[in-house]
Amino acid sequence: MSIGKFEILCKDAKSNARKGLLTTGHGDIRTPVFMPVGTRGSVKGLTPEMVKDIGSQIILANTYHMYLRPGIDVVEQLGGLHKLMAWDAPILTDSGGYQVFSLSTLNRIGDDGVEFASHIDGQRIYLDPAIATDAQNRLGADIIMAFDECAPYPCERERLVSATERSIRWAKICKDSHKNDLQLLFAIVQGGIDLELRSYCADKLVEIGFPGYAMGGLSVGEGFDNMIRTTAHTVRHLPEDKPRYLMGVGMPADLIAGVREGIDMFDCVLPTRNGRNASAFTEEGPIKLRNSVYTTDIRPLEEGCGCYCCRNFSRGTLRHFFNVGEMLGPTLVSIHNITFLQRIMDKIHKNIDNNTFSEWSEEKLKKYAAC
Ligand SMILES: CC#C[C@H]1NC(N)=Nc2cc3[nH]c(NC)nc3cc21
Repeated sequence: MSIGKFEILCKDAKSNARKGLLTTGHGDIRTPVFMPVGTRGSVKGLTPEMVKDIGSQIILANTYHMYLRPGIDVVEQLGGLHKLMAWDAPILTDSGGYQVFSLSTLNRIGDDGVEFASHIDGQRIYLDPAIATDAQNRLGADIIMAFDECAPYPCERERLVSATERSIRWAKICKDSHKNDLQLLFAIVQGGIDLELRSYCADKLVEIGFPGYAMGGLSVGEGFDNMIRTTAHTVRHLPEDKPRYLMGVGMPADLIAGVREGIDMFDCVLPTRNGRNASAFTEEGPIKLRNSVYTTDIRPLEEGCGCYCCRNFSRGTLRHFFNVGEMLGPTLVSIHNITFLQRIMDKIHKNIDNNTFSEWSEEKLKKYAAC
């Protein structure tokens, strides 16, 4: 089994869309792929069996959260992350870089690493590239991420340049610290929407050499056009034969547009976060189930969807569940939302196979933009 092998299976003739097969220690991943997020070891409200039944191939967990609770030692004593999550397929862990900068109270950012106060109990913690890489090696995920500095958006160019430079240095330390050949260490391209900085960062990371490359710092309020423009520009600086991962993305239109620009992997909390907030994806746009207009609506969320939620429950029932605070509400709408994104990925695969992706994607993007 050649872990890290990425085979391009089919390429769209009129865009950068492609189908691939990525070999990992827990099986092959057919790309493009959407990865549901299981931040603290669980895809919120769903059993692993439900996630598998939807067709998800790989899920995420987060080193920052697992490091704080229950701790890496405890995860190891519980048999590692796959055992803890009861998930025998591929797992990707984020390094904690983003969460340190987005969740905790930062005390010090230095060239060596970061000191921060835990967002849970204020405990002072130190993380650096080597510690974050060792933690991910011990968690045992199949794909692990470099520890990076995530500059806020927007920010002064000087701050963005400094964070980008530091992330490149830290990526090299992560690669030198990475001990487990069964795990793939992906680098993360920084640079905001500054195309020159994105090129510089991508070129430097490719020089160091990684089995896969992520793009971070998009879908943070820059707007769809900026996100796609930056993605398209950065992809041109990444190797054709390595997987490309757009972090934290995204909504239905983002997935289609990202694939068109050559992205292979996506993750996003929105299907489950929106699911917990009674917001369901539909082909006609999101519907807010707490709205009284759905009180006696006997239709499923989406005619023809086929997910467990749509096969068994009406909009009226779902509104009732949210209205009275039944736990089943968030679970059912999360199942539907992940299924909705999975179905988009399945349609992407089919259209790339049939060489109809360009026409299909154009029509879908027009439709979603109108929602
Ligand atoms: C700048 C940067 C950066 C990236 N760095 C790491 N380690 N993880 C990420 C996770 C993300 N989730 C979202 N959601 C919008 N954006 C992300 C970006 C990153």
